[in-house]
Amino acid sequence: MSTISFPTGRKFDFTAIGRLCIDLNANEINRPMEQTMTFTKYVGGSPANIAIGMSRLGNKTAFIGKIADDQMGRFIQSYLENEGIDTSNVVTDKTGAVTGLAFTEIKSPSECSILMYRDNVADLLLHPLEVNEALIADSKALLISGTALASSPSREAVLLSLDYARKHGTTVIFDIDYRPYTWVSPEETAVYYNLAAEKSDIIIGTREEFDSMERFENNVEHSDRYTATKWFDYSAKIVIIKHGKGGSIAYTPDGSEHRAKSYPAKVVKTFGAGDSYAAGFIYGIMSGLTLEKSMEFGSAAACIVISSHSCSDAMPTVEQVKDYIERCNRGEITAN
Ligand SMILES: Nc1ncnc2c1ncn2[C@@H]1O[C@H](COP(=O)(O)OP(=O)(O)OP(=O)(O)O)[C@@H](O)[C@H]1O
Ligand SMILES: O=C(O)C[C@@H](O)[C@H](O)C(=O)CO
Repeated sequence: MSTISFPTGRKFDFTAIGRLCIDLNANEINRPMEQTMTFTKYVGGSPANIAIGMSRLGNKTAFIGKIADDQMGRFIQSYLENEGIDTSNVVTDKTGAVTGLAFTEIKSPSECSILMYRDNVADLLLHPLEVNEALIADSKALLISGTALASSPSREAVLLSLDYARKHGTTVIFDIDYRPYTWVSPEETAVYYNLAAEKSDIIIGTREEFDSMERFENNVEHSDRYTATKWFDYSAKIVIIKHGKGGSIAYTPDGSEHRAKSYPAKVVKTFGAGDSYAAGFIYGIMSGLTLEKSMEFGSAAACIVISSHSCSDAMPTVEQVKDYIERCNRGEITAN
């Protein structure tokens, strides 16, 4: 049995709030950015990727965000709509702000980095008055993405969306999504991450991301159990700590821990792993799978994305994830 329940009788299974951006992924892989000449354009931004993943997995999905009033903004909006995602709460900026760009460098399957262009981006201008309370009230789950807390007014918009979610019994999922360059200082990051985590039912992050929340704690050994236990005194029912290829661990308030190994993958690039893992995991628990099975599902979804060129466009369907797990179980897939 899963340890969490979701409200029923809602129009949307899943709504995400946060950034909608563009990924420009290097076509010439296994070389540094200095020698990379061409890129392929995809919709990007961690919460956008997760929403696309959830929609591909058959969930009725909506998005709350702000796009630039330009060709890139319109590309994002029409991509989401073609994916069946409700964009009624995707607002168009009128101040001349731009679309955030992420240029990816794929030096080798394990050496990937992202060069972000995020000055005056539209996504961080989402205003609290633009958040539709009725949409959150009509969603089973709300995913908030940590980067949207990095500056005002997006920060207040996300904090207000958390209040709406709690008021209407919408399950809150917090993906820490730590991108240091978006923040003024590590102390500011820790303060706002803690504020959001206090109000979240499910918290997902890597060990390093939880470390960024623990600036004022004394977790010298970087203990996952120490990290998780704190949140059970607030609202958390599941805390997941991801360890890349080393798999992931879910902690629950009854003191138990649930471990998932990663599956083998022919890795093209590692970014997108966390977003596809989140979509697969959330699909699993919302469909009534056990925690272990949900984590396995997330791990396999992650392998499909890291074996592909894009993040958003490679998000798998349920059949593709099940097929991947079966092929792994038959020993047909090996790591590179
Ligand atoms: N090299 C890999 N091989 C197989 N599975 C992987 C690999 N890297 C990540 N995964 C899977 O993806 C999950 C999430 O990965 P990770 O812990 O790297 O998250 P993340 O840092 O948020 O990802 P991202 O790189 O997208 O920011 C892992 O728990 C694991 O199941
Ligand atoms: O999250 C971003 O802004 C960039 C992503 O779309 C990128 O592809 C990535 O890092 C996925 O985690």
